[in-house]
Amino acid sequence: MDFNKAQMTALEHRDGPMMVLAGPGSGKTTVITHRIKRLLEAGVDPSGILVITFTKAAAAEMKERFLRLAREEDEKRRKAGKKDDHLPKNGWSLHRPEKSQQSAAEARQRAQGAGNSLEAAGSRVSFGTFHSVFYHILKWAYRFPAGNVISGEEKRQYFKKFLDESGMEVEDEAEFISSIINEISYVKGERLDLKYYYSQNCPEEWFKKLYDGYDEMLEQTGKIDFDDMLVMCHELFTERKDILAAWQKKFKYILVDEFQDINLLQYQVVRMLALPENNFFIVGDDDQSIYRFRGAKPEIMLGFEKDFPGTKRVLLGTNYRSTKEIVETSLKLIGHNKVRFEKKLEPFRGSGRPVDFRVFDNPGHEMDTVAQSIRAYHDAGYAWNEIAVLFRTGTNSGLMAERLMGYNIPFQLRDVIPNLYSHWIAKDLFAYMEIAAGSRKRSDFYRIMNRPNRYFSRDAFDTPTVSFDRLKSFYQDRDWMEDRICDLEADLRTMSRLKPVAAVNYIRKVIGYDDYLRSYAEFRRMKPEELFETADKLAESAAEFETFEAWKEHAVRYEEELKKQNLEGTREARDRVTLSTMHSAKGLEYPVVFVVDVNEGIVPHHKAGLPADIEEERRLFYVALTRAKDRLHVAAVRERYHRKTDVSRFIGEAGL
Ligand SMILES: Nc1ncnc2c1ncn2[C@@H]1O[C@H](COP(=O)(O)OP(=O)(O)OP(=O)(O)O)[C@@H](O)[C@H]1O
Repeated sequence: MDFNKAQMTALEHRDGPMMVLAGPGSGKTTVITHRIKRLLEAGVDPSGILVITFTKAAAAEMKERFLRLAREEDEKRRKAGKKDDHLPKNGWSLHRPEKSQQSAAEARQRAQGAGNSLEAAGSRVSFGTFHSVFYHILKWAYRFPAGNVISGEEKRQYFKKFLDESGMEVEDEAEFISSIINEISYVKGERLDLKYYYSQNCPEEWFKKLYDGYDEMLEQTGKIDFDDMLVMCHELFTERKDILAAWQKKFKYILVDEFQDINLLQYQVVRMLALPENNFFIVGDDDQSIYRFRGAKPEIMLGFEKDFPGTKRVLLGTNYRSTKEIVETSLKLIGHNKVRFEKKLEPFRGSGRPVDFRVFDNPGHEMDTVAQSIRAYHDAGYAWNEIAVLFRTGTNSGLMAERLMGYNIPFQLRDVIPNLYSHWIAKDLFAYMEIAAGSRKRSDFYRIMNRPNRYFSRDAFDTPTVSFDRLKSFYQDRDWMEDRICDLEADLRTMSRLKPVAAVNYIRKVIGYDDYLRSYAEFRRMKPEELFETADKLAESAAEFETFEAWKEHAVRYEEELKKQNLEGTREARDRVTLSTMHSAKGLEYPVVFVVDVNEGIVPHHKAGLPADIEEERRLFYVALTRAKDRLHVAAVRERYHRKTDVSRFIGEAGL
């Protein structure tokens, strides 16, 4: 590969702090891997090189990319009959290389009869995530075993039990628990004082109870979580200068990928680690910072040069991935962000087709057209796996998945799509419709009896099969309750004569289910629109069926298919269209990309209120656009759930 001038500078400059600002597709990962190679070739001890990424998958991918490069280089040297005596021969690694990998490298070395291969040296470089690095440092200091770190599943189990035992009732338990886990992590990471904290998910007293209970459990079981690990590492390095000095001595060269995603505490710790030599090499793109909600701070990258005086800054200004039109469109968009490094990004490739933007009447029409275009691309010779459809959130991708199933187009999911039909709102609506269709199962009545609140007591349903007469006799001395029972009976009778979509609307508007959603949203500190959207989606789906039975059958079939896809999505290398959220598409590239539902409220998301949130949304859309190599299609709709909706402001900004 012929490196450009900026890439050469990033590779050749050896010591001191360095910041490589790289736009999308400009060879960021390529530069890191080649830099490691250069360091080793210059005789740097591999065990003194630490490469940090943000996810396990990224660490594994980076290591694999580097080892592949090292193998190619070894092969070249072997063919040229060069000896590698200058390569370092020993040292120890933070992460011991996998046995199989170690022996494969050694076996190759023996077979080649060469002194020391680049691959063998490279396998002693430490590739890790912030979590794994901090964990190892703490393990050395405190000697605690792996079981001390609480797993995600253990956390979820704990909160489930806590909610059951404390009588706290929530509709959407799994979703609530993961929101609380994220919120606790955010509060810990930002070191916020609970006294002045306003919870995003529930009343303050609830949040405090959950937070304190969780902390107490960790204390009692002697466990720590990832957030504690960060705080502990910071404390360890602050209080034990001797331990800090030992780690500083060990890691002479620190390289961090995707630096724009770093949070404050991670930065503070890694900054201490880089001292006093400051051979600190960071690569990132502030325009691709999309994890603000997890505490990522692109501002840290913007202030890096102040924190490390004498930093050498390199801008990689050539995009090798996309056509001129795709690069220009995305640059126009991101130019509207105010808090950013101004950078140039020249397309290496020439002109292609213009970026296509279309507005459709409604989501059904939009998804049908996307599915037909995908088929047309396939007919024209593109493999399925060269095509991706990107969404703002996983819930938006459900309709596309349904359409692709209908068109028999194989697809894979990069995220787990939440199943619309197993949402608690769907379960409530289905329970109403089951009862209207004649079900007298107690479990169905439990679901709907107080949604909206009718002040029914569970005791009133004392038999597995419910009878309205029995219910009336339970409340015989309370006229107002008898009236409610009669109202419910009459409503169910009316519903039984309606088509599914009309029945859903009847439940929401006449029976008062929307009022119940409104009050629940208030309790959960959400906008009611978030819940209405799910109900709207269900109404839209119901509209396609003549009978409740047919709708139910469709829901069952869809669930089975989705389970199959979710399961298969974990296996790699298959020829399928990719459905992905914009977040999960980061770092990937496809010849053909569709970015759909680019409407206000979705892109940018309705939760984004502050100017900083809008900038984050703009970055996310930028990441999505820049995944495309050859063809980029952007789509929006005029109407959603029979209401007019505006095209995203980002469309105009991108000049589409
Ligand atoms: N000098 C070069 N000449 C030709 N191709 C190059 C050069 N540098 C990098 N590339 C190629 O450009 C593509 C994008 O590179 P890479 O994946 O490193 O980009 P990136 O900066 O990590 O992108 P992103 O941030 O969007 O994920 C790769 O296919 C890589 O091989």
